[in-house]
Amino acid sequence: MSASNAPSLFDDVPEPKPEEPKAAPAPVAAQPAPAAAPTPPPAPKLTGSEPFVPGAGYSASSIEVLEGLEPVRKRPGMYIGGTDERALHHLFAEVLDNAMDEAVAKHAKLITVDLDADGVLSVRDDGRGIPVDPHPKHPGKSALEVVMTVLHSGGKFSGKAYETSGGLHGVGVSVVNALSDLLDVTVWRDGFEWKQSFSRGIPQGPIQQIQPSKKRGTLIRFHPDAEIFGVGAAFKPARLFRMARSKAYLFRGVEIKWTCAPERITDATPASAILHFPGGLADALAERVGELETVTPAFAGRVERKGEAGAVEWAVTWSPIGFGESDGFVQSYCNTVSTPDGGTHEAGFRAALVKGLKAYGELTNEKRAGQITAEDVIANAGALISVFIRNPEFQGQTKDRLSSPEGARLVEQLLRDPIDHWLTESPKQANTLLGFVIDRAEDRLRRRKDKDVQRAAATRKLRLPGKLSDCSRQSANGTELFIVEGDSAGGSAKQARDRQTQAILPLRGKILNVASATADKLRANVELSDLTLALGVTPGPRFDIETLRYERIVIMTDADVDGAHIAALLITFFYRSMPEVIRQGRLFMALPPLYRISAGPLSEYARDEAHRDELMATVFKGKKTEIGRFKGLGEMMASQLKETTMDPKKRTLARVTVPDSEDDIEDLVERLMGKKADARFRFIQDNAQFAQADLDV
Ligand SMILES: Nc1ncnc2c1ncn2[C@@H]1O[C@H](COP(=O)(O)OP(=O)(O)OP(=O)(O)O)[C@@H](O)[C@H]1O
Ligand SMILES: [Mg+2]
Ligand SMILES: [Mg+2]
Repeated sequence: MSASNAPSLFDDVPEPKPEEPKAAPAPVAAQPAPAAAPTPPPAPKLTGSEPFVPGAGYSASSIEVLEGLEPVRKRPGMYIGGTDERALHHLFAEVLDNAMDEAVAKHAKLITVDLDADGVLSVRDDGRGIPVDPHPKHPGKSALEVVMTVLHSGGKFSGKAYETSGGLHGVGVSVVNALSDLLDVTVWRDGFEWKQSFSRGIPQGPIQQIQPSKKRGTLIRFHPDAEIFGVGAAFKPARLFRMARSKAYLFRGVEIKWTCAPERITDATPASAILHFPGGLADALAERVGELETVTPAFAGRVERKGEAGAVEWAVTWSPIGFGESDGFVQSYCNTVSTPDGGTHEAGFRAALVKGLKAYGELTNEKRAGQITAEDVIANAGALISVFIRNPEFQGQTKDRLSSPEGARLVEQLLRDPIDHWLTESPKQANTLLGFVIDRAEDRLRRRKDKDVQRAAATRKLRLPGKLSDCSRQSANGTELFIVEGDSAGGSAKQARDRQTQAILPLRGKILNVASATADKLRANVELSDLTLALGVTPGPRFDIETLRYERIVIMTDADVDGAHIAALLITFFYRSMPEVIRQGRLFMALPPLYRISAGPLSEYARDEAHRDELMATVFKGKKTEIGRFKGLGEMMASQLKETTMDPKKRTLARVTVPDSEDDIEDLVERLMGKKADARFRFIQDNAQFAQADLDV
C-alpha cells in the first residue's frame, strides 16, 4: 500500500492541480549569460522548440551531448518527475533533505523555512555549511559552485561526510538551481559569510566573501522558474508546512522553525510555528488517529542496529472503521525521505507483522492464525515506518520508492523481538488483535468464495444461447424451461411468462431427427446444442441431472402435424440422450387449446375436439355459441397464452412418462419417429401412454 492514496495531515500529499496556463516555451537562447559571469557555461537552450524540418539529414551531427545543467531544463521530468505542482514542491524537498541530512548527521539542530511575500522560499540550517574552498578537480571554481552547477557532485557518495543520508545522487540541489530563475546561496563557515547567486543554473558572479562571521550553516533562497513550471505556479504554504512537519516528526534531534508571509496563506496553515517532536512517529500517529477507536493501543518504537549504521522507527495501530477516507494507510520514509510508493522497508514491515502474529497464534494454539496474510494485517492498519540505512537505493531522483533489499532485511530483523515482546507481554491485547486480523482473513476467504460462485454463474451465463430468455431465479427450484416452436410463439411466450421462474427457448425450424442421426451430427445441430446449453447439461453418458438448470422442461408446440412432429423429435432426443430427465418426471408437454368457445360474456377454451364437444354439451348447452380455432401458438395473444397454457395456476401440463418395458419404449419411439406422420400425430393427440395428462400445480 502506498501513502499516496491516504490523505494525511503531515505528509507530502498531492493536491489537485490548479488549472493554470503554462508559460509559452522560451524562445531559443532568450537568456544570454550575464557578462559578469567569469566562466559562463552555455545558456540552456530549449532546442525542442526548433521547427521540425522534414527530410533533414540524420547524421553524427544530430547526436547532441547536453552539458552542465542543460539536461535538467530540457528534461525536468527525469529529475523531478514532471513540471506539475508535485514536481514544483519537490524542489523544496530537495533543499530540505539536504538540511535534514546535516541534522541527522548531528551537525545541525535548527532548520528555518520561510516563504516570503514574493513567493521566494528560504531554507536555512545551522550545519557545517557547503564547502567554499576551491575544488581540486575544477580549477577556478569553489566547491559550492561545483555542487550547484555540476550534476553528480556531492559529499554523500563515500559515506565519510554523512553516515545515513537522504541525499545520494549529488543531483538534488543542482536541479533546484537549474530550475530556479533566482537562487542565492549563503554559507557561514571558516569564520566568514559567503555568498553566490545563480539564475537558471548560471552563476551571476563568483563566490564572494561577505564579512567575518562566527555562525555556521547554509541558506538557500530560491524562486522556481515560470518558464519551467508555468506562469503563476507558486508554492502552497499548506503543502510546504506539511512537508516540513513530517520531517520534524522523523527526527527528534531537529527543530524546524516555520514562517510564511500571511498574504500567501489561504487556509488554516499557521504563519509561524516551531516544529519539534520528541515523541517521533508515535506522536505523529497519535495526531493522525485522534479520537478514532482502535483495536489496540499503538505499537511503536525505535531500534538501532548494533555496531553499524541502521535504524528503524515505527508506529502502528488498527482501526475497525478505517482512518477517515481509507481503511488503512502506510507511510514510509528512508533517511527521512518520504517514499509514497513504498518499497522494501514497507515489505519488511508487513512481513515482520505477519510472522509475529502467526508465531503468536502458534504459541497460543490458535490454528486459524495460519491463514492470515500481509493483506489481512495491513488492510485496517495505520502505520508509519522510518528507516535509516547506509547507501539506500531509490527509484529515480524523486525517490518515491525504496529498492534496496537491505530495507526489508533491516526492518524484519530489527522488528522481530519488539513484536514478540509486545504481543506476549499483554496477551489480552494480543488476542484482540489476532482475533481482529483472523476476522479479516475469514472475510477475505468468504469474499473469494462468493466471487468464485459469482464467476461460475457468470461463465455459465456467458455460455447460454443468445436466444434463451432466462428466468431470473438462480436456483433450479420451481423454474421451468419452455421449449417453444418458432420465433413468433416465442415472442408471445416471453410476454406471457413469469420472468422469475419461467424461461423461454424458441426453436427455429425442425430439429434433427435424432432417432437416426449420428452422435457427431447431433452435436453439430445448432438447435439441439442450444437446448443442452440452456439446460446446463452434457447429453449422453456424462449426463448429470444435478446440473439441470430447471426443475421442469415444457415442450410447447402448435397443436398441428408439424407441432406434433417437433414434440416427438424432442421427446425422442430426451429419451435417447438424457432419459433420466423423463425418468424423474421432469419433462412435460404444454397443452395449448385448440378452440375458443364463447357465448356472450362467457368463454371457455377446449384442448381438442372431444373437449370441445363436451363443453358444448354442458357449459354452452342451448346457447348460441361462437367457436374459434387457433391455427398456432403465435396466433394467441400473450394474455390468452398465459391463461390457457403457461400460468401454473390455470394450465394443464402433460407429464411425459417412461412406459413399463424397454420393448414398449422401442416400439413407441418407432411409432413416434416412423414414417407415418398422421399416426404420430394421432398418438400425441391421444396422449396415449407416452404423454399422460397430469395436473400440475
Ligand atoms: N545544507 C547543506 N549543508 C551542507 N552540505 C550541503 C548542504 N546542501 C548540499 N550540501 C552538499 O552538496 C552536495 C550536493 O547536494 P545535492 O542535493 O546536489 O546532492 P546530494 O544531496 O548529495 O544527493 P541527492 O541528489 O540525492 O540529493 C551534498 O552531497 C552535500 O555535500
Ligand atoms: Mg540532496
Ligand atoms: Mg549536485
